[in-house]
This record gives sequence, structure tokens and C-alpha cells, in this order.
Amino acid sequence: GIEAALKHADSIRTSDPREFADALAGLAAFEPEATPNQKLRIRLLRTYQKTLTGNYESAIADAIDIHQRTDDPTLKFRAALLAANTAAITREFSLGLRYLEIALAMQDQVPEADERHLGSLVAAILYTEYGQHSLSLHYAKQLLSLETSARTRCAARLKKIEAEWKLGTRPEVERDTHIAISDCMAQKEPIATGLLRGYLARQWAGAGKTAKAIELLETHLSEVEATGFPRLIGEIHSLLAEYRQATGDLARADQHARTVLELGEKDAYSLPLVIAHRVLFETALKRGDLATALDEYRSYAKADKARLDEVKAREFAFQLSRHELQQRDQAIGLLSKQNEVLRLEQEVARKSAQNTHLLVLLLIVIASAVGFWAWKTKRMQMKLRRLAQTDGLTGISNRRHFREQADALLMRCASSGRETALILLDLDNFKRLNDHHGHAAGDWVLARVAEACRSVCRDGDLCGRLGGEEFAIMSCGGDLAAAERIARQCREQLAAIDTSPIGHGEPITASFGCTTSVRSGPTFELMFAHADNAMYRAKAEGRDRIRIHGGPSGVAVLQRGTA
Ligand SMILES: Nc1nc2c(ncn2[C@@H]2O[C@H](COP(=O)(O)OP(=O)(O)OP(=O)(O)O)[C@@H](O)[C@H]2O)c(=O)[nH]1
Repeated sequence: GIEAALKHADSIRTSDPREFADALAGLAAFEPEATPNQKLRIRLLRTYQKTLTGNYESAIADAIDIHQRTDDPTLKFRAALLAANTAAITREFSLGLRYLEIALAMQDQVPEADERHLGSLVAAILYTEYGQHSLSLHYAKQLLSLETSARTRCAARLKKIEAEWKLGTRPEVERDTHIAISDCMAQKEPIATGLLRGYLARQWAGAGKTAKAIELLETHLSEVEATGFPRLIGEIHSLLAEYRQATGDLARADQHARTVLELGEKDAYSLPLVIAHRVLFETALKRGDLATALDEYRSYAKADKARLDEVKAREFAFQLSRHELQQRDQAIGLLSKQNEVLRLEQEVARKSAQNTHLLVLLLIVIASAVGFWAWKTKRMQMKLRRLAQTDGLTGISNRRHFREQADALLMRCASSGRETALILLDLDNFKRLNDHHGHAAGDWVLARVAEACRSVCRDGDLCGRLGGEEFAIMSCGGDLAAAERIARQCREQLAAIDTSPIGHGEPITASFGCTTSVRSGPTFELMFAHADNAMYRAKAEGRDRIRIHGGPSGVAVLQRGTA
């Protein structure tokens, strides 16, 4: 299926360029039914192919596009690495470092260990490109300490040897190089193997074994050329040019040098190019061809300057990138400080809100306390007033309060043109009841009488105990007939009092005196005096009866038992 084809193509990506090209061509057949992710993966493989064949600009654009399009962390990571890798080749140093950093930053999100290792490997490779051989050595050593794939180990070995060679720390590491070569050969990595043989040749040549170095490189030249990788081919030919020249084989030296120049058009600054021009200059000089020598010398100087500029430019790009990183770190530090300030501000706001809540709570408590106190005071005032206004024994108005209310009622009634009735009543033979049954029994009777008086009152009527066993009722809107009716009802209520609790055998009776504001005149004094007179008349005429002021004696008498 397509997955198998994708995996196969990826596995031979660096080991077998021709088979890789075939595999890529084969993938085209799967493309119509591929998922979007698979389509992007095919595209990434084609982008690798572009890099391998030197189509760098297009490869960078593709890699960045794939990186931006996909959400698949592995694919995103690989695309960023490829962009970083390829941008380094085309001298877009800042771009290269940026994508390297993007990739390294997302390295932890990549689930596959070998893909993560690839990130470290690209870091090792690219730091070499930026002249940072110590960093490169660090990543290479780190990879060699990990459980990586054999392919990665091959590349890490190459980077380690390369970095040590460039740093000049271990110029003769023949044993390590042999191990690396056999490792990379076993992994079918001809580019790495070729580059490693280049370092082995350098070691030998450095030790004076130039012939051995030439033999090694010549023996494997066809393998090198089979890779189609310009940088490797250029490097090996430049070494051969140098070594052939050193052994006096000027013709072959020239030949290798020219091969480098044919390849090196795109890498105007590369070390092989510098070497090739130098070889051509020196061989021309040896042959006495001064014109060619001068020409080649000019080219050599130009290439050497270009290369030195390049080295400087890369170093500068690296420093710039470090500076940018530092600035970014500082910006991040500043942001986190700002966040801290914001957090503290929020904390302060929260605290002040808390304080406001407490204050509001306190105010509520104070207001409640004040309200409660005011209510208590008011209640106490009302209680005191009620105590001052009511008769303690019966609970109805006392004489003073009745008098005040009566005046007010009279005024109200008069202003609305209505008549007011006043009924006075005095209990009969109360002294006798007191004497026979005791003062407490008398009190009990007084309370029942008050209830009886109240029961005949309508809303708005007044009812009071004027003193001793004397009570009064005042009603607005009542004429003489109404007064008499109220008195009669009250008389009935008194008669209905059950006196058995105090053991009094007789019913409770009273003498009633009635008048109205029309009959007596609209002042309380007059009405009271006239009602009192009528009441005394009732006493005088035998008690238990109703008398109307100004009415004939005996007419309004209502004997017990009559209606
Ligand atoms: N138990 C009790 N008796 C009271 C109270 N106030 C007055 N008295 C008594 O009421 C009685 C009133 O008696 P009198 O004024 O002679 O009149 P009476 O006995 O009712 O006779 P007549 O009014 O003539 O029918 C007195 O004995 C008072 O002591 C009271 O608050 N409680």
C-alpha cells in the first residue's frame, strides 16, 4: 500500500539516490487516493529529492510550505529541519538558523525517537556550517551517547570526526575513522562513507602518506560519483587534485581541479573551489604557463576571499541569531515580569473587592443594629403609650384617653355633619359583689364587662372605663335610637355573662344613660353631664334600665326579660 511505499522511499532516501528516485516515481501512482497527510509526505520526499539534486530554492519554499500546512508534529518537524538544512546550503543563514530553532523547539512534541535524533543531527550538521564546531561536536557526542538508529550513529560519527578535525583537537583519529567508515558502509550510506574517507585521506596525507591517501580516494571515486552529491564529489576531487599535485602528477591534478570547477559553479565560496583554483595556479606555474598561472591566481584569490567572506558571514549570522535569541529571551523575561505585575494587580483588586465586601457587611450590620435599636425604641414607646392610654385591668381605654379620643371623634363627626351618641353605664350593686366574693372576683367581673362593651362597638366606636365600675361607649353617626340600641345590646351582653366561676348567683346588670350631640350639644362636657344625669335617673328608678337624656321617665325602661 501507500504507507509501505512511503516508508520504503524514506528508508532509502540517503542510501540509494537512484532507487530513491524510482521509489518517488512509483509513489505518483498512489497519489490520487492519498490522504492530505500522505500527499504532504510525498511532497516532503520530493523536496528531499530537490535538495539532493541541487534544486535548493524550490526545496526551501516547499519545505516551509509543508511546515506551515501540516499539523502532524513529525511532518512539521521534518519540514522545518529540511528548510533549515537547505537554507544553510543556499547561504540563507538567518532563515536556516530560524528553522533550526523552530525545529529544536518542537523536538519534544515529536513522538518518534529517531525523528527527534534527526533534529539533534541536523543541529550538529548546521552548527558546522555556521563555523560552530564545538556545538556540532556537542550534538554529535550527545547522539552517540543515546540509543539511536545505526544510520544516525553513522552520521553522528561523521560529524564528530569532522568537528574534531576542524577544531584541530584530534588530527589523527584513524581508529575512530575506520570504525565510522565500516559503520556507515554497513548502513549503505555512501555520502557519509565518502566524506569519512576524505577525512581518513587528510589524516594520511597529513602524516606524509600521500600515495596511500590517493589510492584510497581513487579506489572509491566511482562510488563517490555514483552518489551524484556535488559537495562530496567536489571535496574528493579537490583532495585528489591537491595530493596529485603534491606528488608531481600535474596532469591528473589539473583534471581533478577542473572537475571541481565544473561542479562548483553553485558553490562559488566552497573550500574545494579554492583548492581547485590554487592547484590550477600552482600547476600552471610549475609548467611555466605564466598567463594561465596569473589567471588562476586571480580566480584563486577571488574564491579564497569569497570563502573567507562566507565564513565570516556565517559566523555573523550565528552571532546575530544568538543575539536575536537573547533578545527574545529578554522579551520573554519582560513579559513574564509584566504577567507577574498583572497578577499582583489582580490580587490587589481582589483584596480591595474583599475589603469593600467587608465594609458593606459592616455597614449592613451597623444599619441592622441601628434599625433594630430604633424598632425596639419605637416598640417601647408604643408600649409605654399603650400603657398610659389603657386601663390596666380591662385593656380598654382609660378615662383620660377616652376623653381625648371622644373630643377628636366629636370634631370629626361634627365636621362631616353627623350625630354622635354617648352611652354611660354603671354596674349595679357592685359594692355588694365585691363584699360577697372578694375584690378579685370584682376585678374578674369588670374585665368581662369591658369585653361586653367592646363586643357591641363597631369599627370607629370608642369604648372606655371611666373609673371604678363606670364605662362609656361613643359612636359616630348614631342618633338617640342608635344610642338606645347600643345600650340594649350591651345590657344583653352583661346579662349573658356566666358568673358561675366566681359563684355569684345573680346576673350582672347596669344602669345606662344615653344622649347625642344633637340632643345635648356638640361638646363632651355637655353630653357627659346629660348622659350621667340619665344614668342616675336609671339608678334612681330601680337600676338595670336605660334612660335617654331629655326622654320621659319610664318610657325607655327595658326590664329584664323584655326585648
Ligand atoms: N373589685 C373592684 N372594685 C372596685 C374597683 N373600683 C371600684 N370598686 C368598687 O366598686 C364599688 C362601688 O360602689 P358604690 O359606688 O357604692 O356603688 P354600688 O355598690 O355599685 O351601688 P350602685 O352604684 O348604687 O348600684 C366600691 O365598693 C368600690 O370599692 C375595682 O377596680 N375593682
